[in-house]
Amino acid sequence: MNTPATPSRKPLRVALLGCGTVGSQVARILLEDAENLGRRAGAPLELVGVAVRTLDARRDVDLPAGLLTLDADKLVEDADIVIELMGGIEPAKSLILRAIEHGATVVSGNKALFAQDGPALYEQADAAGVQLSYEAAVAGAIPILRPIRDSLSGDRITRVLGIVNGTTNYILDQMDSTGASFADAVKAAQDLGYAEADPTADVEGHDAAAKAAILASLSFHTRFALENVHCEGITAVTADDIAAAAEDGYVIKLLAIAEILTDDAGAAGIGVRVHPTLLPRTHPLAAVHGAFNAVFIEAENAGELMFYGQGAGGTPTASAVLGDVISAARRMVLGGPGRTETTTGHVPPLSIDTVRTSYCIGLEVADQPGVLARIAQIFAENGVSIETMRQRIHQGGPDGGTTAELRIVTHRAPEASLAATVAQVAALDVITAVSSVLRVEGI
Ligand SMILES: NC(=O)C1=CN([C@@H]2O[C@H](COP(=O)(O)OP(=O)(O)OC[C@H]3O[C@@H](n4cnc5c(N)ncnc54)[C@H](O)[C@@H]3O)[C@@H](O)[C@H]2O)C=CC1
Ligand SMILES: N[C@@H](CC=O)C(=O)O
Ligand code: NA
Repeated sequence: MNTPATPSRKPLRVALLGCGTVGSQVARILLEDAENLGRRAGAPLELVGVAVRTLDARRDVDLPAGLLTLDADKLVEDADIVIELMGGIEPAKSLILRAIEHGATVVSGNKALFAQDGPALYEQADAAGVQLSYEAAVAGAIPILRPIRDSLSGDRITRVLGIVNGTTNYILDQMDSTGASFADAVKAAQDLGYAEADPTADVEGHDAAAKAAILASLSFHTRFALENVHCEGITAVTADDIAAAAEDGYVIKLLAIAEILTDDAGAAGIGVRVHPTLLPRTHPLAAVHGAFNAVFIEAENAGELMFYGQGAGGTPTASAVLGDVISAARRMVLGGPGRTETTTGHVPPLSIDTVRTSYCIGLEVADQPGVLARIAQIFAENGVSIETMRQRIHQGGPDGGTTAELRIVTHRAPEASLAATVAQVAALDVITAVSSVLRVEGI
């Protein structure tokens, strides 16, 4: 028997806030694919208005003029489902709160807002008995928040590793695959439309840090905000770092990492960090090229899981938004939203010093007897064990003699011990330069 083409239930009124890259694609799909979407939702989805800043602006998609409005406040008061795709904190936050007050379910892609206020907004929505979802906010099209919230809610996530910023992955991948400099790779990312004219939020790691805060909050059922995320961007990564990593069988990726750690007193907490990281080329995340995103999850019972796909772009991101809309509509049709998020974990955020990681340290040293012994002694005094050490001799040192380049990869050790080791080694008179210090995962 065929499913009826148009569900007989009263239409759900959908309001869209913002009609930019993502919003215009959401509007297009809602209009073009209305029949299928309505059938899947169990009720027709009627786009009743699109709030814009300027009525006659040029848009990616032609929309019926009657749908456009400058009055976002009024639009949200009269909708069953509000889709926020304006971005930024205000007026997006006030409009979402207003929608919740008026009993509307809310879908958003706003990573900046949800990194800052996600759990508080969720509590407001829950108290009002409406749904709030924001799958598009992390890793664009990739279904990752719903799997964490729903599919893995019966498991215990121990670690999340994500490539969650397409621009920086593209830049690092270009440097790795073509030998391009950082500046040339940024320019290529801009030419292809991945990086903004001002790519600061991407290359400084801020965009990934917002996504890391959201991933940590949902994975560990505790509120983590942007200030809980240790953040380092990729601006200091050089072509030499990439080439040296490649020689040793590694690739450099900007990773967002959230994991269960234990502090000095043995109490559990969560470390959340974003920084350039060396990964063995055999690690699944090393195979994520170009502007693609991927999230690798380790859970106690499920084991290792990997989610891969397009982390940005109007149409891919619209797919995630519409998935949230249909899922919310289904629950509305069935009656009652159900609770999808909890913040009852109460595990505290721990500082970067508590993290146990490995370092890859590049040193330029005088080529003299006893140098390696002095360096090794500092490592030993700090309790840092060396996994591998590679030495290369160069002719033509400052006095016409030879210099040596050392690359040392350590075993996992507390971040504070590693940092102290590097500082003490750097102070040795035989060290000409500390050429790079990068953390290593996946070994
Ligand atoms: N573009 C992408 O690939 C992705 C975007 N997102 C998120 O989706 C949201 C939307 O992103 P984009 O579409 O790329 O941004 P965009 O800048 O292309 O579009 C935002 C639109 O909202 C409009 N707007 C802003 N304030 C408004 C107001 N007060 N009233 C009416 N309209 C207003 C702007 O005029 C613009 O047309 C953001 O939160 C972004 O972080 C998430 C994942 C990927
Ligand atoms: N600037 C972001 C866009 C999506 O969130 C990225 O490069 O991934
Ligand atoms: Na997503």
